[in-house]
Amino acid sequence: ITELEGELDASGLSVGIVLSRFNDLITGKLFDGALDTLMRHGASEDDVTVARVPGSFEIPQAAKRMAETGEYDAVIALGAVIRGETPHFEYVSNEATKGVAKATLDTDVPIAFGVLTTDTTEQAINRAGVKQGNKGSEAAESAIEMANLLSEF
Ligand SMILES: O=c1[nH]c(NC[C@H](O)[C@H](O)[C@H](O)CO)c([N+](=O)[O-])c(=O)[nH]1
Repeated sequence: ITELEGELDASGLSVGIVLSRFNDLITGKLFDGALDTLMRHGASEDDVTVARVPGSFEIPQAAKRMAETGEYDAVIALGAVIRGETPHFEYVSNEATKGVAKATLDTDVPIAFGVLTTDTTEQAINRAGVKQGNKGSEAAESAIEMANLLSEF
């Protein structure tokens, strides 16, 4: 059996990060987690580019543009959509989710989904820190693995 699996080695990878500003107390921590994970796996800060967007609704367009440049081995989408404060929670979270998935397939560049969709701020905080893990860190690991897997096909 031939087994293909992406290594968790980020050395030499060029990575784009799309960082949503809405709920930036949360998304800032997602960013810290993602960057820490990229560095721990050997990425160089010189090979990381961050594009800031107003909110999660804008993530897909920026992520697609980044991926389309052909300059990145992977893109990481970071955002926080919290139902408690979002009258149109479904629309923002659904569009961000569908948009990132479509951009990944359209561009054939891995775009890791690090957009928190939670009912409460507390849940978001717990997923952006150390308690229940950091969604930004998890997204970074996925980005590294997928970038390396795709280069094996
Ligand atoms: O990223 C978020 N954007 C949110 N709205 C802004 C949206 O992403 C767009 O930036 C805005 O609609 C302008 O296009 C949120 N809420 O509405 O609460 C939210 O919780 N999270």
